[in-house]
Amino acid sequence: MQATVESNIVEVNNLRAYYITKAYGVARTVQAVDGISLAIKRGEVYGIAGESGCGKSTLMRVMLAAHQPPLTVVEGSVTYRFDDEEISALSLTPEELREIRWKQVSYVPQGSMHVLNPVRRIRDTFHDFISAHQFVSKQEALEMTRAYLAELGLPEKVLAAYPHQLSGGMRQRVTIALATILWPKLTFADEPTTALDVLVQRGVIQLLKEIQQEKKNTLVVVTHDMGVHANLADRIAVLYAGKLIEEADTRTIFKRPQHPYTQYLIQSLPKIEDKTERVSIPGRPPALDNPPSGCRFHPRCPYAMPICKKEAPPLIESERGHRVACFLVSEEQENVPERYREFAAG
Ligand SMILES: Nc1ncnc2c1ncn2[C@@H]1O[C@H](COP(=O)(O)OP(=O)(O)OP(=O)(O)O)[C@@H](O)[C@H]1O
Repeated sequence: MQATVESNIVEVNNLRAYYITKAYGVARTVQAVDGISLAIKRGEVYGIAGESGCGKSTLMRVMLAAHQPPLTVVEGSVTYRFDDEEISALSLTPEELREIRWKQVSYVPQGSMHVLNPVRRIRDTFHDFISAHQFVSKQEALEMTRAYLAELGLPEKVLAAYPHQLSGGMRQRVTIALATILWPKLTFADEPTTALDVLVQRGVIQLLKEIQQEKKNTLVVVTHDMGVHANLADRIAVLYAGKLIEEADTRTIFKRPQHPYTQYLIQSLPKIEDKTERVSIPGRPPALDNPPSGCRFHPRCPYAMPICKKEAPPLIESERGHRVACFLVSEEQENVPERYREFAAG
């Protein structure tokens, strides 16, 4: 799948993670991540895309080994490769997890208020955080924080503020600083710009980009916003209903998407100075306690063929570095609707 295993920092192999619940005697299984395999390369920005409810956050949670019941890993593995060390993330004890969390693997959660203590000043939050992982004096933690905020171009005055005194954008920047101050090799960011206005979003994207370029860490960005992926990601994985349906470098995803779902995601992006109406995707992702048969996208696909209702398409490498799960690509082309062939030809 990838050039060399050594170039990967995290590998996900045939991962199935389901929400298994029982309420009033009725068992329910939500197949939120269903047979996903992928490999993220050292030093890249890897985007995970798809509409709300497609399994992005669930996948991220398991990749972080931060899943808890009712979310259950029923199959598969997540492997971190740090330097020469190979770590099976899903077999770590809570102590081992605490050892690598933030120092090696960190995350920027959805909504910065979750990590910033509302009754602590920012400098105290940084101190608590740093001293939980390193033996440092209060003064050393403060100096470290000051230097890092300056490096990131954040004003020193935020140190004395409480979280509610900062704007949403500044809070998000502070959260990103907190998640990266210990130089983790791998950082996950869940919808890092959602709920921020467009100008502020741009600043946050810029900050994530600068940190990644400076520290050469690996950044995994989870968002439904294809505009953010276009600006930030080196490669993109598109999820639909718990499955990985397309993966390629960002340019290829935008120039030559092969899956009709990816095409829809791109068409629904607003374009500067383009006044034509945006195409929104008809329908919505299915409930994952009873997903559609065959290809889970077939009820919404304008090109669906009889086989799509019966069989799940395999994920194939359609060209070097481009993976897609769609019978329109893997079937004999004479069986494929003319309209799709026209679309695929651009
Ligand atoms: N605690 C839970 N119990 C049962 N089902 C859940 C739970 N959390 C999420 N799900 C379901 O799992 C599926 C995947 O959800 P997930 O949050 O991973 O998607 P997502 O793509 O990250 O969307 P969003 O951006 O809205 O979080 C959805 O069908 C969702 O309804």
